[in-house]
Amino acid sequence: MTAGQYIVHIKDALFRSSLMKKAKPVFKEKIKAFDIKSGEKWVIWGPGKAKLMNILGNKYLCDPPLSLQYGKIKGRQLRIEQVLFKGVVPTAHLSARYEYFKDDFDQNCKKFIINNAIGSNAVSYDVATSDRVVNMILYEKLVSELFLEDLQERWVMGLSNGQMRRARLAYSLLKEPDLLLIDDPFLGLDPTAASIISNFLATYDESLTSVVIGMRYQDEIPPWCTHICHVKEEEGVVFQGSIETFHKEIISIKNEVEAASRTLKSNTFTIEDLISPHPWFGKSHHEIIKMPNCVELNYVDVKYKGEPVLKNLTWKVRPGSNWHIKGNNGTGKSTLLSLLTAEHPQSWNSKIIENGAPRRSGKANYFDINKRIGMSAPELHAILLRNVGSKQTVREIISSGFHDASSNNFIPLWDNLDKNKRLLIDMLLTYFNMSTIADSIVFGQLTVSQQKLVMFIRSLVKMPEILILDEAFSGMEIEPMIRCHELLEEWPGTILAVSHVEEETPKCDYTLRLIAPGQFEINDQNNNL
Ligand SMILES: Nc1ncnc2c1ncn2[C@@H]1O[C@H](COP(=O)(O)OP(=O)(O)OP(=O)(O)O)[C@@H](O)[C@H]1O
Repeated sequence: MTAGQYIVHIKDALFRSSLMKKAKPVFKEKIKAFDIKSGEKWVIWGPGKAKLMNILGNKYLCDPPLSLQYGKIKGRQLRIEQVLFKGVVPTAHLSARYEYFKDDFDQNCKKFIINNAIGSNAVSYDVATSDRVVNMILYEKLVSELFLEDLQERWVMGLSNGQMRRARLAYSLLKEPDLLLIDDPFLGLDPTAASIISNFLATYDESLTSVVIGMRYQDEIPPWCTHICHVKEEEGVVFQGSIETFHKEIISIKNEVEAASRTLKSNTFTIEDLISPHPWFGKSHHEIIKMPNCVELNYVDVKYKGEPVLKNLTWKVRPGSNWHIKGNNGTGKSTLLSLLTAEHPQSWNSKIIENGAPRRSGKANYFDINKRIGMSAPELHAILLRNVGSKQTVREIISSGFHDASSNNFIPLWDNLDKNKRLLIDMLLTYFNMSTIADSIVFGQLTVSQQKLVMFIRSLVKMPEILILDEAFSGMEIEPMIRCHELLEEWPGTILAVSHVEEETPKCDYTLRLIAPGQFEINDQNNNL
């Protein structure tokens, strides 16, 4: 490919998701002109980014028919690769990730990368049975630059979120695409892993691959991006061109959006209205202080095949306290939370003390443990998308949060909810501006930001004592995120929030930082411990 050759060319195009005459266009307005040339690095910026990424990935029909064209490379069709990060491998249930014995469907990380690189993602076949050739020199380069060398033999189901993202990127690049599309490339990555991927994309120039990334207003645009396209949800493309040209506009939009989201107030309900059903709402500090610790870990160890992940972990969680749990990808944050939700096989351990009583099999059970817990997590997101993403509406997904004993139960519940529970859901839908789409859109059709918001609402409807928010705000647009954070500031229950990015972290008084097995730090901003 030669530099400067166009690879995507859009002219006066309207896009639709179906051939039906009545099908609403993806954007109200036509895209007048939009070109990507080989070797360029674009950021698609704003709430319409996912739609434009899908347009570039040829997911919609264009009208008139030739208004979207792709360039040819050395006489062959252009290779487009859209990297979709769907969390960890979706499993049938949350605990499957942590199980020791793996079934026939699981595979190691190396096989996962190679098998996915050679063909259809829908059919999983072994590399040896296909005549497609894998560029093993590129494979070695990718695993080395994406720090996957030590993970090649690891069962893919056991990969942490950040590790999985790097593995997915590796198999997409192994397909040697001419156009690489990645929405939210740094979502769920710790700062080190994010800079590894950012540096990698900055210098990645295999056959002049054009890189297009999707970013939200609040994200920092990587300095290596050469071009920007600002896209709104309904209107579509607002401006596009070199970043230098639009430098001023970018700064002023960022400031405007930030200021507008901070002054936004709900016109109907107050946060108090929404959280008043919580059993600890209105309780005085004096009463709360007398309650036993929600959770206590007493020198807890977790090992995988002899390799420690958590070692001698001691931690006391007071009722109503709010914790930021941090640590690099793979340091054991999800493992720790899975101990609390009893999804982990090593959860039946008297070193875990709940409400003053040691947890032992026979005494404690999974359902009682989960009655106290509401959760939003990448693993749950992947399972939701796979199991009910194309079937259940926003309202149905939120309603299933009322299942008492597990976050992993998606059986429809709305029809069986009493008046008060229905009213609470209606109030939350109004508060978070989701009423108009509550019954008309299924979960899988929502943007990632909306899906995260639905999962957040779902996690709190049953008013749990402990709210687990694992990466709950990564991928969320700034306005809904600020609303969620405002609500959390008044939330009476205990909050355990995992996040890699400061802006995405709700206000927390305490921090638990996992560093390495046996190494961790506990900080208390207000010296309350
Ligand atoms: N079943 C398993 N078998 C082997 N190793 C596993 C298994 N499950 C998890 N691991 C490993 O344990 C470590 C901790 O994983 P965990 O998902 O808890 O990390 P994390 O801190 O949540 O990471 P991230 O920030 O990427 O989500 C990782 O190195 C992971 O690969």
